[in-house]
Amino acid sequence: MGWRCCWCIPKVEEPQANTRSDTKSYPWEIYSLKELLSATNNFHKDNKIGEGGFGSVFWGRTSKGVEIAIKRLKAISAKAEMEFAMEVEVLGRVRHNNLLGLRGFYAGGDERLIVYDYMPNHSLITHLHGPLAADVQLDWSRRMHIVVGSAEGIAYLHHEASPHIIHRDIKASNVLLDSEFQAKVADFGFAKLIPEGVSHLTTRVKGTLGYLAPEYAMWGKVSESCDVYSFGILLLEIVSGKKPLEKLPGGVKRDIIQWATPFVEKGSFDSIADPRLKGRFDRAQLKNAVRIALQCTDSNPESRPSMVDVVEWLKGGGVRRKEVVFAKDMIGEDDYNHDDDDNEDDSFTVSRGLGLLTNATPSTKRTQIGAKMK
Ligand SMILES: Nc1ncnc2c1ncn2[C@@H]1O[C@H](COP(=O)(O)OP(=O)(O)OP(=O)(O)O)[C@@H](O)[C@H]1O
Repeated sequence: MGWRCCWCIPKVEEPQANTRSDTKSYPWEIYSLKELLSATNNFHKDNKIGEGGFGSVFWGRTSKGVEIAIKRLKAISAKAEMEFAMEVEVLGRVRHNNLLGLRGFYAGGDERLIVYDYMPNHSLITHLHGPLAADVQLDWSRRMHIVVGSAEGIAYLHHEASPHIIHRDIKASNVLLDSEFQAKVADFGFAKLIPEGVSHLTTRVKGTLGYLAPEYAMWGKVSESCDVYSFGILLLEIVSGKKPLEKLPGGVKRDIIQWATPFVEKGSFDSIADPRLKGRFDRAQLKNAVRIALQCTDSNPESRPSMVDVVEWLKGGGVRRKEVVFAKDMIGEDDYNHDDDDNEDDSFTVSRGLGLLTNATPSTKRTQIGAKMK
């Protein structure tokens, strides 16, 4: 299956046979424009549910009564066409309970439309920092469920999809929540397919500030461990309710790792928990989650765990001990190398520093900064 635009001929392959991670099959189809116009009341403004870099997202109901979400490309450009093609290409290849289901697409004239399962509980960012934050619908167990689900979705992309897929834009607005608050990783417009045997690629930097791994932000070196880094930031964001980057009085930017590090050094993990939880969280799980987040955001990509490790640690409640060194010139503190060997593994250290460079940037807006960095 495919369509032709002025400069690219993306191929959308038939969905592959279900793998062991699949829970059900989501066959996709090519929709007619008529059906999608009718489903959305001609893309009526009342049907609009969101807006992103790609365009607007509309709620609709098909003639069979199924609720759908439709992403409508705002303007045709080479870049937008590439995102559209990538999204359809990647989502057409994968099926997993924690990845947003592709229902199909329409491409004709100036219209590019992608049809997804509708996610009634919106995106994670809406609950953490957006209009639903005050409702505190995300209690601790929902948060942990979302964390594990997102990790499983990413692990599937890295280890089970063929070829392997690097998402490159893991962040709170790209985790959607179904009616059961189950996480669905979405937005594959920036994804990269990794050929067998290739450990990393060098590429233009795409993604979102605050979530970018340092080696990727600085040198465009992309591998699965870039998603692991972004997941680490997301994990800390979920447990703490803090944004990945915050502006301090005076305009200085502080990233979430810089914020959490002093609490970890003091063993004061409770101070990291989202105050909106009002103390209702599992302390051991919190500690474990913070440790995993720190390992995921190690400045050395080689030292980061795989997403399979992360899933295992999240589920099993244990993270391996590791060595940590804080770069004093980056965080203005003496090197930290506290290792008291007391089995109560408060005493780990993390090699860090470059990550702070990545985040010393103005906003968490989605960006392409490759050109600027040359
Ligand atoms: N399948 C869906 N079901 C329900 N709401 C959705 C769905 N897909 C997207 N949305 C809503 O539309 C919003 C915009 O989504 P979109 O993926 O276009 O942009 P984004 O991820 O928020 O930002 P960016 O494109 O800059 O990364 C989302 O935040 C979400 O609230």
